[in-house]
Amino acid sequence: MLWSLLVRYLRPHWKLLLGVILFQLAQSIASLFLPTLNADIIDEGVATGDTGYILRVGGLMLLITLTQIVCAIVAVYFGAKVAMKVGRDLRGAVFSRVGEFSEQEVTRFGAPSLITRSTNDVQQVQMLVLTTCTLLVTAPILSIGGVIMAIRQDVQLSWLIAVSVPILLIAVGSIVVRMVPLFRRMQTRIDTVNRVLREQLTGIRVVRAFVRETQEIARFARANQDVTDVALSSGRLMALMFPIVMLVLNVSSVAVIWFGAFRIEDGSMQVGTLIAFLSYLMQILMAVMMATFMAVMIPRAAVSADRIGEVLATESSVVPPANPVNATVGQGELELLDVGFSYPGAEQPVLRNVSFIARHGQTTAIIGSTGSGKTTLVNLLPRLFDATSGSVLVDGVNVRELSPDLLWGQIGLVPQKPYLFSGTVRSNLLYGKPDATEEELWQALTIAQARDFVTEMNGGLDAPISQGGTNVSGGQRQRLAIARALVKRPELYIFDDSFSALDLATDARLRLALKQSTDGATMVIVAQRVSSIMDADQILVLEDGRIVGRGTHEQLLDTNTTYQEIVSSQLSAEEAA
Ligand SMILES: Nc1ncnc2c1ncn2[C@@H]1O[C@H](COP(=O)(O)OP(=O)(O)OP(=O)(O)O)[C@@H](O)[C@H]1O
Repeated sequence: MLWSLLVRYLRPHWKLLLGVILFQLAQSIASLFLPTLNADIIDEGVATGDTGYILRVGGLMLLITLTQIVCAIVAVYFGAKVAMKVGRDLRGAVFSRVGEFSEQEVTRFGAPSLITRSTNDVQQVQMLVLTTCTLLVTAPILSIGGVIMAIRQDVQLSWLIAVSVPILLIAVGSIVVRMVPLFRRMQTRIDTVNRVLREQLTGIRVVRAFVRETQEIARFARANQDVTDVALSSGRLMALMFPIVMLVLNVSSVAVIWFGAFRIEDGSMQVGTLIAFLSYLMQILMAVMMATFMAVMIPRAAVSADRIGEVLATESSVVPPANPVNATVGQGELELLDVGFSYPGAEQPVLRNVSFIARHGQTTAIIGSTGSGKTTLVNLLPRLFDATSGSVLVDGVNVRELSPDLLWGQIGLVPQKPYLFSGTVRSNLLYGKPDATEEELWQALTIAQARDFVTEMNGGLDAPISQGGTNVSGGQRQRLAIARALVKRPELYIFDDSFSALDLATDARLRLALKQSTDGATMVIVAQRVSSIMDADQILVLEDGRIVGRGTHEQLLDTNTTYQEIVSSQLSAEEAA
């Protein structure tokens, strides 16, 4: 997965990558020349006292060093650019793929894991690209070129290379192999920390209300400790690496000087050659060490690439149509034909044989006890899930065949848990219709019975809203979410238990204003409270995922026992009559 991901995301930046390769090539070749020139200065210049030679070759060395520095800087700059661009593209790809997911896929991965995958995991791959770009050419050129140059200096001593390089490789390799499983564990444990943290932050009020701080602190401490443990284990292995590398490096230098000294003594080698050989051996070992560092990053990046690839390869279970219908009569009339639905992995279906028509210009209410399947039913309309059997039609067209933009554009959904985005009241209201006028916004707020409190808020329409809408009350949040749907002026309104946090008087005023202002639209209202739906044109009674009654309030009151039970549990006899 890592390889294919890198190929796919590096390809668009091939020009920069070519730049990295060329500048690194120049830099590495320059590095290879320096020890030879140094040897020449010692053997030809110092040994013979030729100052002119020393100055000439010294000047050349300076020039080469400057070239090397410039090339290295440019190569690193290009490399960093490539890495950042790959990171950006990967994050973008994960984000847009997640945007296509239905609720089902989001639940499968879990929001915290999706966040880790698009941040930490992408960063691991980005780091690998950065390191690879820095070492891609340098390491092989320095090691292979170093071997050639060292042999050119002295063949007799080259057995030292043949011994020290494999020793270094084996030592470092055996550490790297032990690190792979630790990295895999690390990513899942970071997921867990994110999950625990997120759960605790969102549920902070519940935690406090149930005096569970101590247990929650302990739960977080456990998750935190788990990450620390695995990071420490990999850190210990990393720490072992440096002394081993240094040991091999130092023992090799001593060996070169030891055996070189004998050869100098018997006159078969010059001092400069020995120093050059030593430099080349150091270059080779450093290159091997750099390559192994890169090797350390590969397993971690590979784990991360797998996790990113898994997201990218997951198709949404709600598939957009191949040949979408792009136009309908635009009335928002809704029809369900024998609809059934089961949650993935669930034994029992949540909805069974649900059929009804919600006509435009009319209000269709759905009532039922908790868990009867009301939210599941309304989630099928904007295709948050697809029905497992039967069909959902909007204006006579199956929602599976409708262009998603057209479908979503026609629907104004007020979810059971209204969500407001961080920004202002205005930015939230403009969410479905960015070009709405100020007058339209106030009109929507008036209908949603939110005008008064928005006027009183500091800043009015520009009053700040915090993430999730936590700085307004539950009832205010519901009304702002209703206003947001109203600004959009859709053909089909879906209110999923949207009046539950309102007091009875506000609820009644809101429904009256809605009725007067949404003329011609199709209204689907899910409610637990009978008073919220008494005047609906059609009421559907849902029980265990089946429609067990349909009609007006009066008709159901006469004929339907389930409805009668709901009514009698909620309304006094006078209210119901
Ligand atoms: N994501 C899910 N995965 C599995 N089962 C689910 C999921 N969401 C809901 N259910 C189950 O489906 C059934 C119907 O849930 P649903 O939320 O549609 O009920 P509801 O009538 O809207 O209830 P309420 O009035 O309390 O909101 C419940 O038994 C619930 O346990």
